[in-house]
Amino acid sequence: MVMIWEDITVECRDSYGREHGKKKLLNGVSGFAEPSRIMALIGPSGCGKTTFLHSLSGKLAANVVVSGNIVINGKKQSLYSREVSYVAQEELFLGTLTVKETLTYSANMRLPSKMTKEEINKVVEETIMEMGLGDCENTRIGNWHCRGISTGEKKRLSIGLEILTQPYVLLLDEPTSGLDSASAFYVIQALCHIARNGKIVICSIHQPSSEIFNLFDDLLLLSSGETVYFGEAKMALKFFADAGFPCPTRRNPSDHFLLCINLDFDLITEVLERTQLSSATSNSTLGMRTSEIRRKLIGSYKSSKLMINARKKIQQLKHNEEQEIKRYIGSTTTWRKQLCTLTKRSFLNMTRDIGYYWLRIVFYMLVGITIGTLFFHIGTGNNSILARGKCVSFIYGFMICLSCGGLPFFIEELKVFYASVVPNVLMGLGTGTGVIIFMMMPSQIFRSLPDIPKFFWRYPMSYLSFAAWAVQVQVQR
Ligand SMILES: Nc1ncnc2c1ncn2[C@@H]1O[C@H](COP(=O)(O)OP(=O)(O)OP(=O)(O)O)[C@@H](O)[C@H]1O
Repeated sequence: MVMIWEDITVECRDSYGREHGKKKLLNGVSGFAEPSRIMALIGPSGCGKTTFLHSLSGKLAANVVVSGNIVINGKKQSLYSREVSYVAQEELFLGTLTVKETLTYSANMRLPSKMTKEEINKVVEETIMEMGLGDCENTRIGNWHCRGISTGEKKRLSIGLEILTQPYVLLLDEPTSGLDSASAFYVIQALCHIARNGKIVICSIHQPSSEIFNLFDDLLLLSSGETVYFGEAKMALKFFADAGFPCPTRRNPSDHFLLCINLDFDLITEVLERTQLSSATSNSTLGMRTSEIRRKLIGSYKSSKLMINARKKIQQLKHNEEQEIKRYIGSTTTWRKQLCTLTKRSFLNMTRDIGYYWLRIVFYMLVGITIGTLFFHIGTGNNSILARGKCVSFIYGFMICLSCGGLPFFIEELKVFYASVVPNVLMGLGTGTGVIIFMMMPSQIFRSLPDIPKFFWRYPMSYLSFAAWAVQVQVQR
């Protein structure tokens, strides 16, 4: 089982969709990834690392056009492949759930329904062990108002969520961003372990330390959408030395690579020259402008044996037979199970969040008692019609104001649904139901005070309907 990408070119139209405003984000990037190996994708900011990972996982934005071939396990891939799992830079979780609960709910949603509870629990336990999350399995993830697990643990949890279904290929966008060197080392080591179990792991990374760099088997070096180097990570230093840019002995290899290809250094030099803060006119350590070094390196790579061999290997691997590999195909669980899981998760999330549920219940009770007292025994005469009208407006006003308090939590839950179209559809449907139920509720309170408990009960029911809709769509996590 191998993954091949051949002549991947990504172009984006300008914001008006005009053809002549096209910009090349990737230019003919080719390569391959083999199982049991981990590949680093390194390059300056804006060089196209995320675009490359999005092309491989079929998550490109609507305003870009991709051309080229992607072949996984002998099969040409269409827009989105279930064989590929993608871990984005941003982590999306429900902060009130613990690590174990998050993994268990996700496993219940995505593992085949024929798997028993014990089997699912075993997969969850194995994932916890593999990602080294044992110490924090019962700790809440935490959100903006409640501190939870550390950033490193969150990164490992997002990886854990993706490996639950045992994908062939794991793509990760900067899994070490925001981590200290020890946590970053831990994350990459966990990824190495996943790769050694026969998976393909490709991850973009910003300036890894030399210890982390040594963990990678392969390297794809990009600069402004062009391949500067593709091959074994340990051979990259030789390639740079052969091209005339050897890495000084005490310099971190990845720092050296970026120093040679990051065009921002030229801009900085220009600014310094203009402001007369420096007289340097070139990449100070290599004595040349970075654009020139980059051009030479790209030229060296294009005429190198590395590229010829890579092309030959791509042609060989493209015709390899498809292999049977065990994995859990996502979203094969039944509609009913998804409904139960989502509803349980939604209730747990709501009840654990004081602001989302309990605090608002207290406010609603206070409002209910106030309104009940103000409009107690208003009678059934002509004058009471006006009083009833006032009461309804009063109730609507409070309801709408207080419901805003739940928005941050509602949005947090929506984000977890991930696929871009789903949140919009759900937001519309959920809000619609909420409004209808709001309209029904005042009449309940209005009739008599003893009905107030019904009103409190009915409000959470709108979230139940939201969960029911949610399961009808493809849920990613
Ligand atoms: N959908 C898009 N429309 C227009 N431009 C885009 C789009 N996606 C990416 N770009 C541009 O393509 C270039 C590469 O972006 P990309 O996010 O792939 O870079 P990156 O190497 O991942 O950067 P970083 O390391 O900072 O995350 C950037 O200049 C970006 O502005």
